Amino acid sequence: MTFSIKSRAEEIKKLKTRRLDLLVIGGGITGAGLALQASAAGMRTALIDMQDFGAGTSSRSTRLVHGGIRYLKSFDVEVVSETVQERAIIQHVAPHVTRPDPMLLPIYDEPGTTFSMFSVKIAMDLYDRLAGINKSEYLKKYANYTLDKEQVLKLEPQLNPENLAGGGVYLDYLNNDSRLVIENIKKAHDLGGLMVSRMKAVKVLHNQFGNACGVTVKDMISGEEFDVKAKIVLNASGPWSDFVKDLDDKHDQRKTQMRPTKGVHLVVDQSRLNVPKPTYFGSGTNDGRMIFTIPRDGKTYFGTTDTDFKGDLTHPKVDQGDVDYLLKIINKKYPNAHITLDDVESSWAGVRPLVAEEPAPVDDKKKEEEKPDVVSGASDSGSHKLTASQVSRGSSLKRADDGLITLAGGKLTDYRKMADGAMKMIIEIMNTQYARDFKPVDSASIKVSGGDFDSNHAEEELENYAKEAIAAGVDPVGAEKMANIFGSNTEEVIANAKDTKPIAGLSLAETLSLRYSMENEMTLTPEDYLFRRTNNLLFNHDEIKNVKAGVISEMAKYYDWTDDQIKDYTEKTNELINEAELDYLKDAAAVEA
Ligand SMILES: Cc1cc2nc3c(=O)[nH]c(=O)nc-3n(C[C@H](O)[C@H](O)[C@H](O)COP(=O)(O)OP(=O)(O)OC[C@H]3O[C@@H](n4cnc5c(N)ncnc54)[C@H](O)[C@@H]3O)c2cc1C
Ligand SMILES: O=P(O)(O)OC[C@H](O)CO
Repeated sequence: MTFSIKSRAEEIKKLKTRRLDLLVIGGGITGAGLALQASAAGMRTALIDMQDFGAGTSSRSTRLVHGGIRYLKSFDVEVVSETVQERAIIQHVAPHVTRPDPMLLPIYDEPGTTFSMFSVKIAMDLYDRLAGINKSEYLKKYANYTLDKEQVLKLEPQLNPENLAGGGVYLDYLNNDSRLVIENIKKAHDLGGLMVSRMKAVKVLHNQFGNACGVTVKDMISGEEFDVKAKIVLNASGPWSDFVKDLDDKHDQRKTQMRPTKGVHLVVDQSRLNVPKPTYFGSGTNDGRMIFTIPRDGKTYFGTTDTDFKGDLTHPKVDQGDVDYLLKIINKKYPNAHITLDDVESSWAGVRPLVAEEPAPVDDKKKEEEKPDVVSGASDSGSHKLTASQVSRGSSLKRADDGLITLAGGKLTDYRKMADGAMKMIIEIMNTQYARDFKPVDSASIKVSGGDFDSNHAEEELENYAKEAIAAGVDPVGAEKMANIFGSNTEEVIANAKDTKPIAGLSLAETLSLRYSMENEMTLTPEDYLFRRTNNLLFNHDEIKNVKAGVISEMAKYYDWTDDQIKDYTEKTNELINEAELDYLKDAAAVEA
């Protein structure tokens, strides 16, 4: 069963005719995880996203599945206890996407430090206890431990020794956020869910009793508008949640709940900064922030900032204030690195869907469209009592009087728990108001697409998939990347390897991956492929200019693009790459110099 532009037309027909049980607005990790559970429960489910799946915050995170150890400082134990237990479950359902990788936490005696050597041990022990580390045969080898100053510097000699008190090492997990989204979407689709990208909700519909009974949608490809009927409409639009609620004319538009904050990450080559393991330390700027430096595919990325954001949610950008903030911290913590803006090869910016602790003053949202985003890297609380970093990362599930449900906030790591909570509410409604007999599903036992292998032996299993790809003629480096992206789907990716001639400018591995992705992952544009289905844009700067040409030419053939479309997509892809490289800041700096 294909999941491509061909099947999209078919799914749109069903959207128009089928009376759904559940319509989910938003195809980030929150919506995707819920759509998987609802489809698995046998509900007639559809999910729409006005962009590509995962194009919002869920492709712009720090790419961790983590418990949020820093939240223990503000006693947000509820968030930590949920997320820290979820890590191993997500690694189980998506073992090719989420991988255990112990984090080094250097402790500095500096103003505003989140942890001291005393409190970090308490925090790590609580973190491990909440996660049940010592009870699990597979996990107990990752039990936390502390290091003295010499041991930290032995492990990581580049760190600044000044005021370094020691450190801790504790388990967290690396993740590929947009890959986690698309594997949930594909699984929901396999289970019968209608998954349609580039489909925007534009109005919430009501029946004669004033209850939400569907939405008017706009196909962002054809421009067509039509109604989609559903017993339950659920808003999982992340930072857009207040805007989607405004599509419901029964909603009091003055009631806002979201406090979007921007976070950015910068990427440099490992030749400029080569960290041996994921590292997490206080910013040292007395702002309550902590910064990650993470090795990935021959690169090092670091972040993140946390500033109130009032710009275009669809296109958050890195600004000079963000760069200055992060480089100041990185160059202080790694005094011999001397990282400059010119070393930045790639970057990304995302907007947290934080639920404001206290409702923003009524007129704030209306001004939202006008105000430029706050230019600074540190938390900027603006009109709020709490700084952005102090706001809880907890989630919110609310049902309005007309029945519209909004599931907002949270973190990517607790997407499954958030979906569990929403499913309880949905099942209660369906079984009492529509005399159905739905039951909750145990999504901890439902593998996402590509995850059909033993998660306790993930590394060996992925090596075997890579070996199969090599046997099919794929180069070893490409085979390893392919296995780490597609997991158990690698077998499908290489099915026609022997009869495939590589596309000009692409390796056999990229040729096979691109074709599989267009046919099975609703990959419609070069950005979908280069930024979200693969890590090319972020961690493959050296090759991206060759890969881009091959991707565009193959897509032009597959989608029968006109010359104008080819020109348009080429321009958009170049803009995407140039923006990720921060050329607009580099050019401005060159003018000033
Ligand atoms: C800088 C940063 C770092 C982070 N790091 C981590 C981390 O390492 N680990 C972690 O667990 N969490 C992390 N988070 C948090 C995590 O990324 C988010 O909580 C999560 O991705 C939110 O997912 P979502 O599906 O709720 O929202 P989104 O991913 O934003 O999805 C909402 C979707 O709704 C769609 N939409 C909006 N309006 C409409 C409409 N009218 N019609 C149709 N579709 C619509 C949008 O296109 C979008 O795709 C981080 C966040 C940021 C910003
Ligand atoms: O800054 P936080 O706490 O919202 O977390 C974002 C991190 O970079 C990873 O979750």
